[in-house]
Amino acid sequence: MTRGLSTLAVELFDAGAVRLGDIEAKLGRHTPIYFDLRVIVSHPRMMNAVSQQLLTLASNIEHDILCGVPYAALPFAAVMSVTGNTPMIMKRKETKLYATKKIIEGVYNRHQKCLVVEDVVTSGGSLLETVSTLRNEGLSVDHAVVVLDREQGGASVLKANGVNVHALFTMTDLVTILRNAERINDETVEIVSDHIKECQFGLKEPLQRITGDENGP
Ligand SMILES: O=c1ccn([C@@H]2O[C@H](COP(=O)(O)O)[C@@H](O)[C@H]2O)c(=O)[nH]1
Repeated sequence: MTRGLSTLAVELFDAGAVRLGDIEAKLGRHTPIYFDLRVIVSHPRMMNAVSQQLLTLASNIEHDILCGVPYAALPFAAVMSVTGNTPMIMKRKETKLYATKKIIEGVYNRHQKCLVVEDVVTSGGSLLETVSTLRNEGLSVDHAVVVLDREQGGASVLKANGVNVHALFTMTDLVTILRNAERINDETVEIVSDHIKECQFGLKEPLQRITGDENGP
């Protein structure tokens, strides 16, 4: 972990990107920690810093085109595209119902190597949905760069589906940095680490929880 990444994690916390408590997340699941990168659109310097770090990860991965998972990762993909002069496409959440009737916006060719950009991986479901759409369009997708891997099984699910996840932070990295910077206490570290152990997602189709109760993130 570089000093730049640790500083960035603390800055993100100070900007309100880390929510603590009993938080309702995707599909009504509950989590004691929620990483909310959507706040970053109000902090252009941090938006640029996160995008630069993702670009560093991307520099070791062969790709022709970028695609952000809607919606939270779209700003990062856009900054990476402009800074790195790499074309970008956008996957819509739903197919447009009129005019072009497209699911993907932008210009691409079949067989191009597409690097997917995502904010957070929990079960891997959102990322996998985007990968599946891109592959249906003939694009080749083998890698994704993400800001946070919550270490709840999503990266393994993606690996089993042919997608290598490259993350700036794991949840363990994040809580360790925030503890060292005295932003959270030992009790919070323990609550988060217990939750991550208890709420794991597995490889069965459709994506399923393999441990813990019904309320994992
Ligand atoms: O701390 C979190 C956890 C999740 N998200 C959002 O959910 C999806 C990732 O969840 P999957 O189960 O892997 O689909 C991701 O797109 C995030 O936007 C979050 O923001 N913060």
